[in-house]
Amino acid sequence: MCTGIRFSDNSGNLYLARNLDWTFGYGERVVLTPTGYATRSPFGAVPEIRHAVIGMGIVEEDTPLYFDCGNDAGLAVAGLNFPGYADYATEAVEGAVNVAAFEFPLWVASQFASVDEVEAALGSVVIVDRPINEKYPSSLLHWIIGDAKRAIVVEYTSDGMHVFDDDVDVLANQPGFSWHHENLRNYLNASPDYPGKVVLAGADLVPFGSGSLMRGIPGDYYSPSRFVRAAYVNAHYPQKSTEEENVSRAFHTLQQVAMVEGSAAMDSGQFEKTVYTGLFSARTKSYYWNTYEDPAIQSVSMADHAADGTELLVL
Ligand SMILES: C[C@H](CCC(=O)NCCS(=O)(=O)O)[C@H]1CC[C@H]2[C@@H]3[C@H](O)C[C@@H]4C[C@H](O)CC[C@]4(C)[C@H]3C[C@H](O)[C@]12C
Repeated sequence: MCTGIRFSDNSGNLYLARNLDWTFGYGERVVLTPTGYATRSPFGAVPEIRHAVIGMGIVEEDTPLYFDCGNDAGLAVAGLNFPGYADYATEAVEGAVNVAAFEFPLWVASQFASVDEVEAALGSVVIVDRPINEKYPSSLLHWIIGDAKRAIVVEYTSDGMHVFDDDVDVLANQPGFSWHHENLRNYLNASPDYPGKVVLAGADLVPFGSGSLMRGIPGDYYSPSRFVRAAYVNAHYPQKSTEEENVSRAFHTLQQVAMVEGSAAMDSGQFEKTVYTGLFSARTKSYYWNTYEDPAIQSVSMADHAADGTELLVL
């Protein structure tokens, strides 16, 4: 499973982070798409790279297939599994902006500078089931897109395009975003406050310590539970100022919804685990990540590489 979060620092810079939970990796690396790269967009939705893009992905057919990424204008996007709901067009539609499913994150991050711009453009978009090659059929995903001000969620189902205002800055897996949002109403009792003394009949009861009003926030790995837990932790985290504090915030928050090997199996019988955690910081135009095998956080900054070059950089 996967979980994504968005937040900003107290100077208004975007941070967008995600866990990639799966039974295996795809050999993913940090990939920088520079502005001079000649695109290979099947229907021409990505005619050129207007904004340099950095994020986690693989390269196939000299094309970056991003799992999550951000751009030089401070806009970022992450794709999360959405099988059973995602349903793309089988063919391109004349007159529409036809975006192949695999290039959706690249389309967002290479063409636009803000969530408002993406939302306006989505009105004429059709997401097409056009795989990059036979080895990689289209993944069934939904996406969280964030900038310094806000987040949206994009779901493309049998009845077409749905764009949601994500006012809790979180996304998990199935079911759809509006179900998860409604489900938050089951947790209105949860709060970080300290209740002090409670009188029950003749007994004066005091808490064992902090956390007593947080009880009821689900602790399991199921998608609805991760959504609620990530929303609670992200919403109550105090806003921070430095890059270090915000990187720490992202990794600590996502640790709350990270999957540990052995506790949750897929249909195949294989266990899911958090293969990597990735973070795009718009403040420094950097990508931070760690992996299940190596929890030390690594980072790459756009500024240290040729963001105006012509070749994809696998970092
Ligand atoms: C498996 C990943 C999603 C993880 C997730 O959300 N798991 C949820 C588990 S569950 O259902 O809820 O049980 C997704 C996210 C991004 C996906 C990748 C990206 O879309 C990029 C390419 C796209 C190609 O079409 C397929 C390979 C691929 C390299 C994708 C493989 C895989 O589907 C990825 C890595």
